[in-house]
Amino acid sequence: MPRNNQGELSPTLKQCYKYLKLTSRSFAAVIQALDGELRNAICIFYLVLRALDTVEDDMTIPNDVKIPMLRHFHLNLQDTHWSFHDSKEKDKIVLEDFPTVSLASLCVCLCVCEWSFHDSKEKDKIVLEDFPTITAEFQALAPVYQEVISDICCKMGNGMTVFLDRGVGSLHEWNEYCHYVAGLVGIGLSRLFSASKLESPEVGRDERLANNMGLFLQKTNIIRDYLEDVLQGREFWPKEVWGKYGRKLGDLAEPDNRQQALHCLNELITNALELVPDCIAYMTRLHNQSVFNFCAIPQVMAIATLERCYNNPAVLTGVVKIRKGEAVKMMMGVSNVEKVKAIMHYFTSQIESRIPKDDPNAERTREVCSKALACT
Ligand SMILES: CC(C)(C)CN1C(=O)[C@@H](CC(=O)N[C@@H](CC(=O)O)C(=O)O)O[C@H](c2cccc3ccccc23)c2cc(Cl)ccc21
Repeated sequence: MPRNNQGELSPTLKQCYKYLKLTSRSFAAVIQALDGELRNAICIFYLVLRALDTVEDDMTIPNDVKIPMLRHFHLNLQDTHWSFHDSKEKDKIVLEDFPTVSLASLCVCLCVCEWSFHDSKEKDKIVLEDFPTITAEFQALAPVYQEVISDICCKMGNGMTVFLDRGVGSLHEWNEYCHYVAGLVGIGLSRLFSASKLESPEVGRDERLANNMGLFLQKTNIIRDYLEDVLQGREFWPKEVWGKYGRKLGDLAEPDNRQQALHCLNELITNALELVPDCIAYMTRLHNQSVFNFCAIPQVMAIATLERCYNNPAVLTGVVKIRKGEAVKMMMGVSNVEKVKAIMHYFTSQIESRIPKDDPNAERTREVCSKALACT
């Protein structure tokens, strides 16, 4: 942590935490509470991932530009000048202030590509000047953290290009897409946890559990954001499932198709609930309190979201969000794995108690709920 002798954060690091608060609302505090070297490593990892996600989400970037951007994104971490100023997305700030993330110590491999984007229509002069802030801090991290973050960005960027212009087909493809955008995050985080010595080497080695931690969060996001994504012309619900309930994904938003839509929704939630045992197994291995909180809070938010969405028509007509008060209550109550199990148990039981008699997947959902309950 680059500090001057008054123990102050360096200006570039201060700015990174400002961007963290800008881009992740309630989660920034959880990252700032991380112990030791993990705090900065995960702050930077989070910002770099936000920048990458902003490129993927930006529908104003044509694919012939976006594909190389995604594939080469990890190289920007060694390029002290890279910047992109043509994003219209709300999180554009981390893209435009990207050099702050990756400037401070030129990476070992000197493949510095002078790749930068300046065809900016934006007048964000301030952000342009300040861009090296984000770039800087990545290279101030210990090489082991840089290698993890760079490796994950490389794999994620390449994976994103696979799904750029098409929806998700089979359930296998759903798992593949979620692996690229969230499973890899879990794998990278787990390697950072072990590298910091705050968690055992096993945590960083077990990619299956780490991957499924990410899949649980991402599948929950995709299930919850049905309408928002459909309205933006994005299809993340797997066709292998929704194809049984409608001709087009958007048809499920029609009131006449309400019953079919709910059966589809319930089937996807059942698929996500299959991951609960692995998520609990992963969290059971954690020993550092700040790492445990960091991992447990998104998980309990996700199970609460799945319960809120189960058999709920509001998913098809609006966005279902956990109220802030409920979220804060849950965030306070996840200090150990027994409490997390209790929360998982509560919400899974709530779902099990509401399985509609005529739901085509009722039997499967009961099975998955009882398997999850057996671990809680
Ligand atoms: C897509 C995603 C689920 C990976 C996003 N993702 C998360 O959702 C954040 C939570 C978050 O950002 N919440 C925001 C949501 C929002 O902004 O609306 C909030 O303000 O509450 O948590 C995850 C995250 C945290 C802890 C362990 C994880 C293991 C595997 C995968 C992801 C893990 C995350 C960790 C990192 Cl380092 C980067 C991104 C994420």
